Amino acid sequence: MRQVITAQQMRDAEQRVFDAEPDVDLMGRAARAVAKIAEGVAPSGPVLVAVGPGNNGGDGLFAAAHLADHRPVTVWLAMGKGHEAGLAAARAAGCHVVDAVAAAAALGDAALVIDAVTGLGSRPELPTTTATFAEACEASAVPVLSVDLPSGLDADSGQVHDSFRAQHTVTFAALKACHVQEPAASRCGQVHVVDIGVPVPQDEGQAVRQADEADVARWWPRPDATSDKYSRGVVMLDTGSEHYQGAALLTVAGALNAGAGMVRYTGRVHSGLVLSRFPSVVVGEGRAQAMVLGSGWGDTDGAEGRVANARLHGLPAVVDANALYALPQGRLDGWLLTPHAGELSRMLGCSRSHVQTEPVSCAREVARTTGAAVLLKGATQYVAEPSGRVTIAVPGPNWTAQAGSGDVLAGICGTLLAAGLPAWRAGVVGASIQAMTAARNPGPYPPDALAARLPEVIGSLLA
Ligand SMILES: NC(=O)C1=CN([C@@H]2O[C@H](COP(=O)(O)OP(=O)(O)OC[C@H]3O[C@@H](n4cnc5c(N)ncnc54)[C@H](O)[C@@H]3O)[C@@H](O)[C@H]2O)[C@@H](O)CC1
Ligand SMILES: Nc1ncnc2c1ncn2[C@@H]1O[C@H](COP(=O)(O)OP(=O)(O)O)[C@@H](O)[C@H]1O
Ligand SMILES: [K+]
Repeated sequence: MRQVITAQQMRDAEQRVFDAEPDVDLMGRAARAVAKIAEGVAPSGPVLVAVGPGNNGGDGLFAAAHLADHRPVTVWLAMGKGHEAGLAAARAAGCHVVDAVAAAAALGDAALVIDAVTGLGSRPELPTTTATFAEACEASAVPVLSVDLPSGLDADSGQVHDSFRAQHTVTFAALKACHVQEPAASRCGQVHVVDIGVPVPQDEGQAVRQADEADVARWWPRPDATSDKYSRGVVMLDTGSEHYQGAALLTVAGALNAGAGMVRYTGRVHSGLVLSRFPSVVVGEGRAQAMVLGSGWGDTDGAEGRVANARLHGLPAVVDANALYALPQGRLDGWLLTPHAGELSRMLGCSRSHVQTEPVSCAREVARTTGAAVLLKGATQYVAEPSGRVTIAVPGPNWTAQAGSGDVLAGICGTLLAAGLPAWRAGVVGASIQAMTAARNPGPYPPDALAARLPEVIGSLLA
């Protein structure tokens, strides 16, 4: 699990270090880390460093001074000035300081560009010369290493603005939102988090973290010698409709391939269809530990009654698609809601673009008001708990953006809920395993084919 912090939390943490130890050289540590990663990305050849007027530029200048020790380094002061001591060090080390025209020309020979224009202090709208240079870098084959974040992005959001596109980003102490929230995250390339001796405590209630594969492996429910089908978890699926029969099959595929002890099907799709594809499914209600509701219901009648049925059973439920608009009154402790941005916006009565701009606060709001965990699906998948804590799932390739992926995911989450995982964890683990399966099976595969590959990914994860 990796922490995600805000720019202000980073500045506050840095200030606490300076208060305790006024002479501490955090910039020196940051610059050494940048230089070391630069050597790994491009071990030889000329380096071109684009430098801004603040401390991000300072990191870049001191890194340039390290690199100039043994290779040619060109420095471009993108905004005409740079950190004074850093610039002196770069000049003393033999860096060649050039103007915009010479920087553009140097790009042709460069083995690496270091982007140290703006970092935590970055505001949207780069000056035209910098934006043009960033575009030229993107059009060239030269790798870009961004210091802290690709200049032009906003540290605290996933929104994109004119910015560099990095192959590698080196950031300090902890991840920031732009490194993990799409579409900005895709501009960061591989993100290296470096410890520079700045501890960053977080307010647990407002924490944002990103899960990794080790978390998924740790949390995945494993059967043991005492297990039977009931103790492993029975999941009851009320999914699909006359109009969306495939959704029933997809939720069953997700649930079975995630390792359910038993799948019961109670939806309105003809049982013969389900059994012809999945003979182990048991048709009709019975003993179960969790339910899945809503996938493929469309706007069929009786949604409220069907959701209320889950309450009568006293079971936690995965609530997907149209069932999200038929939530019962009262707290839904232990339930998992799985909206995409459009569904979440309808639940909140706001625009889809508002959810896309403020995904964390929107997911938190619904979790807080319902008492359920909320898995907001999309390119970045957020799981908000009623406490306000948010966990981002392991990301995957964008091939998964296809009709039916959400149905499979609901089935997976149902199995995990039935196995006893708390709702938030079922959401994180379910979304992560689907993304990991897509990543290990470069697509495009349809969602049912990917569901069929879940067992080998789960198997290798737990091996
Ligand atoms: N806060 C910390 O704990 C540490 C910070 N360090 C570095 O310091 C950086 C933050 O430094 P600063 O606060 O000086 O901020 P930045 O260096 O990120 O940027 C601020 C400067 O850039 C200008 N600027 C920002 N956006 C612009 C835009 N769109 N167009 C034109 N000019 C723009 C601002 O006017 C200001 O002069 C971090 O990103 C990191 O690289 C490191 O040295 C290590 C520790
Ligand atoms: N850009 C994307 N990149 C990766 N995965 C995505 C992206 N957009 C959506 N997804 C995934 O696709 C699924 C879409 O869910 P949903 O829209 O509910 O599909 P459906 O209702 O058709 O089954 C989600 O599981 C989400 O994880
Ligand atoms: K930068």
